[in-house]
Amino acid sequence: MESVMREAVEAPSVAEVPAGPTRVNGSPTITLSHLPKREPVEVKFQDLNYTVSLGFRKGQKKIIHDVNGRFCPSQLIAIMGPSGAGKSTLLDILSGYRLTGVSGDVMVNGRPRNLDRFRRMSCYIQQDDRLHALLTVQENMSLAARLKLGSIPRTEHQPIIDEILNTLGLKHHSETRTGRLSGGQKKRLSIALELINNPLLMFLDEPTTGLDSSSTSQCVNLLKLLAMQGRTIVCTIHQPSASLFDQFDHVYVLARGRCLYQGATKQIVPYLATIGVPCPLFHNPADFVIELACGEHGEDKIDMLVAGTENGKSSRWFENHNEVVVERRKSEARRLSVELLPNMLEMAELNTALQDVTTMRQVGVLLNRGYIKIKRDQTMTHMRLLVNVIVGVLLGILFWQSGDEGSRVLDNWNLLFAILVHHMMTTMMLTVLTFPTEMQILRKEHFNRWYSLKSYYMSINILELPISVICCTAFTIIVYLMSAQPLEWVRFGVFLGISILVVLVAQTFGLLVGAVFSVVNGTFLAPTLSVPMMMFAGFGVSLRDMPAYLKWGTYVSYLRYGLEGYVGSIYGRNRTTLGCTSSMEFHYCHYKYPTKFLTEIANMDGNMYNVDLIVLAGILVLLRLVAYPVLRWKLFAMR
Ligand SMILES: Nc1ncnc2c1ncn2[C@@H]1O[C@H](COP(=O)(O)OP(=O)(O)OP(=O)(O)O)[C@@H](O)[C@H]1O
Repeated sequence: MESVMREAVEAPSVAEVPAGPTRVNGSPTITLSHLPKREPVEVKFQDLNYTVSLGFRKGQKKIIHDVNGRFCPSQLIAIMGPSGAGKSTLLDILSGYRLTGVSGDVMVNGRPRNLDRFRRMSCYIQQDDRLHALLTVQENMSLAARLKLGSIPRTEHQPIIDEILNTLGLKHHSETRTGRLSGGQKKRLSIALELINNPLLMFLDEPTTGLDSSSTSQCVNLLKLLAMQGRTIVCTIHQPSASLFDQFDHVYVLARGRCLYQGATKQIVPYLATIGVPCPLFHNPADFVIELACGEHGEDKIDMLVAGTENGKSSRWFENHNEVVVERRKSEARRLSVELLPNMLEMAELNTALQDVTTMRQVGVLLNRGYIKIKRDQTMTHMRLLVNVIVGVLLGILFWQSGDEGSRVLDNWNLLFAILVHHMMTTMMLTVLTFPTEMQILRKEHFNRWYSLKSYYMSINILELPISVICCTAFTIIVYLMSAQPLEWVRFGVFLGISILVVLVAQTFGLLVGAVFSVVNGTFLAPTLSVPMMMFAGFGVSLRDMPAYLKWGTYVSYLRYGLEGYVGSIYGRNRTTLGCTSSMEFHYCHYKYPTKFLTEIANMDGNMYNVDLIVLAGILVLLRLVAYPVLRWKLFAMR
C-alpha cells in the first residue's frame, strides 16, 4: 500500500496523464484521457469569517472565525471536525455557494477569486444526491454531456462517458435507472456527472455519509485517483477510520468555526505532540483530534491547537516533499496546457458565458430530458391522466344529463364549480408537492453551470403544456358529454379554453408556492390561500351580494373569471329555453329560461366569456412573468 501511495503522490498531473490504465489500491481504473487538459488550481483563503443573522432583534451569530488555509493541487483534502464545527459552511464559502455574510479573501492561484471564472473551473457536489431518478445512468450522463461539452461534437461524447463510467465502476449499471442505484452508486454517479467537463477543483460535502465501509473506501479511492490526476479535491468527512484517514493527503480540522490543524495527514501526530497533546499509541489520530475538537480533553486544548496552527495560517505542517512534487507538476502542466490547448484560465477569462452551450441547445436538451421523465413519471403523468378520467366519469355519473335540464340548473351550477375546483386543486397541489424536489436539483445543476435559469424556465413552461392540455381535454370531454352540456362547438371551445387557462394559472400558482415554500408549508398554504379565491368566485355568495369593501377580491380571483366563463359558455350566447322533462307534471320549472338563472342566481352576464378568456390569459402571463424573478430570487436567496 505504501508503494501505491507513493505512486499516487508522484502521479502525473491532468495535463500529463497517459492514456493507459492505472490502478489505485488494487481497483482497476483507467485515466480520464479524453478529458480536456487544464491547469491545476491552488486555493488559499485568509481571515475568512461567516456571520448569520438570527432574525429580527435577535442579533448575529458568527460561525466561521477568521480562518486561514491553503489547498494545493493534486491533493485529496479532508475538512474534518465534530458535528456543527462549520465544515459544510466552510465548503459552501470556498465553493462560492455561500456569499452573504462572508468576509475575508479567497485567492485562486495567487489571484483574488473571480466568482464566475471560479465556477467555470470548479464543481460542488452536495451531501444529498440530487439526481433524476427516472433517467438511467447512461441517459443522465449523455444529457449532462450535451449540456456541458459544447465544444465537442456529440458523436465524441460516448467515449468520454464510457471512460468516466468505467473509471467510476458504473459501466455495468449504465442502463439502470438512477432511482434504483445503491447509495454508493448514486454518490459515484454524482461525481461522474460533474467529471464530464473535467473540473479542476471539486468540493464534496460528506461524500461518504450513508455508505458502508467498502463503498466508503471505493469512493475515497476514486477521489484519490482524481486528485492524482492534478485536481484539487476538497471534501468534508465526519470521522474516518485510520486506514481511510491515511488516504487523504491533507487535513483541515475545524472546531467551532476555528482551525485546529492544517497540514499533511502524516504530520498530525508530530503536530499534536509539539502542542503538548500527544496522540496515544494505537489510537486513531482522526478519532483523537475529533475528541480534542469536541473539548473532551479540556476546552483549553482547543485554544492551544488554534494558536499552534495560527488558525490555519501556519504552513509548517505541510509536506514539503509534496509541495516540490506539486510545484513540478504545476509548471509542467502549465507548459503542456499552453502547447496543447489554450490555457484554461485564460480561456475562462475570455469566455464570459457561464454555460458551455447556447440557450437554444440548453432548452433542447432540457426538453429532451423532461420528455423522458414525463413518459416515465407515474405521478405527474400516468396518475394525473387517470385521476382526470376517473374524476370526470364520477362527476359525469353524479350530474348525469344535468346540462340540458331546466329543473336541474342548480345541480349544473354546482357541477361547474366542482369542475373549477378540480382543475385548480389537481394541478396546483401536484406542483406544490413535486416542485421543491425539482428545485433541489435545479439548485445543484444551475450552480454547477449546466444551464441558465432562463433555459430551465423556458423548458418547464413548454413541457407542462401538452400534459396539462391532454389531461384537461380528456376530463372536459368526459364531463361535458356525460352531463349533456350543449353540443355546440363554440360553447365547447370556450368551456375547454377556460378550463385549460384555469389549469395553467393554478399550475403557475403552485409553482410560485412550491418555489418559495417547503413541501409542508406549501401543502398548508396553497389550499388555504385558495379558499378566498373560491369565496370571491361568486359561488355561494353571489357577486351582487358581495360587500362593497370586498369587491376588489372578485377582480383578483382567477376562479371568478373561470366560473363566469363557464356560465357564459353554457347559459350565455342567447341559449334557448331548456327542456323540463324530468320535472313532475304540475311543477313550475323556473330556470328553464337561462336568463333567469343568469340574473337571479349567478348574477353574471352570459356574454362576458370573451373578456373572461382574455383576463385569464392576462393573469397567466402575469403570473409566469412574476414566477421567473421569484424563482431567481429563491435560487440566490440561500446564498
Ligand atoms: N442560518 C443559520 N442560523 C443559525 N445557525 C446556523 C445557520 N447556518 C449554520 N448554522 C450553525 O453553524 C454551525 C455549523 O454548521 P455546519 O452545517 O457547517 O456544521 P457541520 O460541521 O457541517 O456539521 P455536520 O457535520 O453535523 O453536518 C452549526 O452550529 C449550525 O447550527
